[in-house]
Amino acid sequence: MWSQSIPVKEQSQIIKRMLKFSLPFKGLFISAILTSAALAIVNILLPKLLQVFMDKYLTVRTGTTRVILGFAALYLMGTILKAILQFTSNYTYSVGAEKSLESVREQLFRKLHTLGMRYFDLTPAGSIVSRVTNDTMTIMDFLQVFASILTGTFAIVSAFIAMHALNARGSWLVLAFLPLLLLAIWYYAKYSSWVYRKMREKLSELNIKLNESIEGMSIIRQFRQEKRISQEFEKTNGEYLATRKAMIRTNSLLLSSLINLLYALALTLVLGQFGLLSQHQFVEAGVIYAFTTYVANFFNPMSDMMDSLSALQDGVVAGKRIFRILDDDHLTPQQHPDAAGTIETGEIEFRHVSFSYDGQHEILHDVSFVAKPGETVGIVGHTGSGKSSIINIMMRFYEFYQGQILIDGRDIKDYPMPELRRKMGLVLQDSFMFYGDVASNIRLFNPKITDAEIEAAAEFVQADTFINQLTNRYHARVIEGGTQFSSGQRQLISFARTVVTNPKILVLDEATANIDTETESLIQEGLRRIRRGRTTIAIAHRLSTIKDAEQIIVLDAGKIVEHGTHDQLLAQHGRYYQLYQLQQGQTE
Ligand SMILES: Nc1ncnc2c1ncn2[C@@H]1O[C@H](COP(=O)(O)OP(=O)(O)OP(=O)(O)O)[C@@H](O)[C@H]1O
Repeated sequence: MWSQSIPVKEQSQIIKRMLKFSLPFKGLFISAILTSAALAIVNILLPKLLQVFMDKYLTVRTGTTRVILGFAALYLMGTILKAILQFTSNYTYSVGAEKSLESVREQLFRKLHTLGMRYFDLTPAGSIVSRVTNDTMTIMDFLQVFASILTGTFAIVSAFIAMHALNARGSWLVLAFLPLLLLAIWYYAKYSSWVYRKMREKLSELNIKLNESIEGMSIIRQFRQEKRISQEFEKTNGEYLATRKAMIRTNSLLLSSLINLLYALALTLVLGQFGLLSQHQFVEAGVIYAFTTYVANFFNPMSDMMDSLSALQDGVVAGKRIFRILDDDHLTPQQHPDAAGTIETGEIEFRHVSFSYDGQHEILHDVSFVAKPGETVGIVGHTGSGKSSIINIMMRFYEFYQGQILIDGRDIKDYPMPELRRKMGLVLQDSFMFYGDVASNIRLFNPKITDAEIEAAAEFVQADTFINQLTNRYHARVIEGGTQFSSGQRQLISFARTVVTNPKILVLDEATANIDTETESLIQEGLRRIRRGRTTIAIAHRLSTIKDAEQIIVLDAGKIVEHGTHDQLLAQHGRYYQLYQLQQGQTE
């Protein structure tokens, strides 16, 4: 039953850790266990009651109306009690399992938000979705294993004791089936866990493919990739179907059919045994009734146990994947524990900063520069020269280990993260919009920002012109991603989003998207306005936009190769001059 790939010791550690998820809800599980034990006892007592009625009153015709009504009332009460116990046991166990599941999902989601960007560079989004949805569902099935083993064991043991008390030889006959049943369970669990695992792998692949095709929809259309993507999806979908079919086959063959067959065999043997016994002694009908009911009680939990045991292995595999996320140490950069600084002037200094994403390939080499409060520093360079990487480490999206970044002369790691996030406004090329409305996308769900402030910010960056034309203006619906707006409009909203927080430092990744000249001039004017009075680090793709910057840094392969004002750099006739000439040529 155990997978070859995960050593037994590790599996038991995983199981122990998974059970810890349920610890806060142990009250529910304990009451489920107690009620299922009580249920096993009621399941023994009800046939016993009928047996007494049949043998003492029914077959010998001594039952008065009072007795008959008495038995009927007792049986009815027993049956009601049985239903209540069944409900309580199922309900408390399932609620316990669901609550454990909710807590795992929450822990996973919280952990995802502590992981650094590196984790997301290395993990496809679809597989993360699979971890948080499918794998956590598997944990639910996994917890069900314990429920079915417990209730099954109670039922089997109590049925055996009851059979033994009625007819010892018959009970041994039934018990002789146990090794066969255990073998069937073992085989089923081993085979089906393999099938289940394959099934989940295929489902995860489906998720990845679906996610990829939604994210890349425009590229897929543009490069006419629909056919390839559909074929790939169909292939994975077909493989998924094959695993589902294998599962249905195994379930149909083993789950009820085999157990029913063994049950019928046991019943035949037991009845045969009673038949033989009746040749020598009187066998009471009630005894036969009770005994055969106990045989059914003995076999009934088997298919349940079989079915859920297959989830055990699968649960361990899912648990391992979940713990891999929970234990992942690609954490988001951490600030110094006693960080308490506040940013006052917004001076920025890079001091001999070097950086690598993977710890092997150095992307930035010994970068140093100072941006005085209120100054604009433009960063230019060819694609891949490291411009965004400067922003990535300055925003503390990625950790750097060599050199220092100072803000107001203090190490950036000495500021609490909320202070950095508050005082540093980031405007990216393409701004993500959240589901909600225009106003909520500007205030970004910060209730302290008033409607008046939102409108003032929008007016300041001149986003108000287009917002006022929308139906419902600031309450116009925004869908996830904000794709109903043009990229220029999204830029303007993101400017307003930044302005409303009034940051000391601005970090800009200038849009390269082709926008109409009117929006373009709105954007340029918006940028000029938000830069005023703020230290700005701006990646510029069009050099014309940073002509007036106090400093321009030219990057090449992660190194600063030139540094100065627009005029100084042009006079040098170096890399900047070449870039400028190139762009002048393009625009002419
Ligand atoms: N998340 C990442 N993981 C690993 N390597 C990365 C990552 N992001 C960028 N790189 C690498 O770092 C180098 C610099 O990339 P960066 O994005 O900083 O360049 P850039 O100058 O901003 O380019 P562009 O103008 O095209 O945006 C490139 O070689 C790139 O392959």
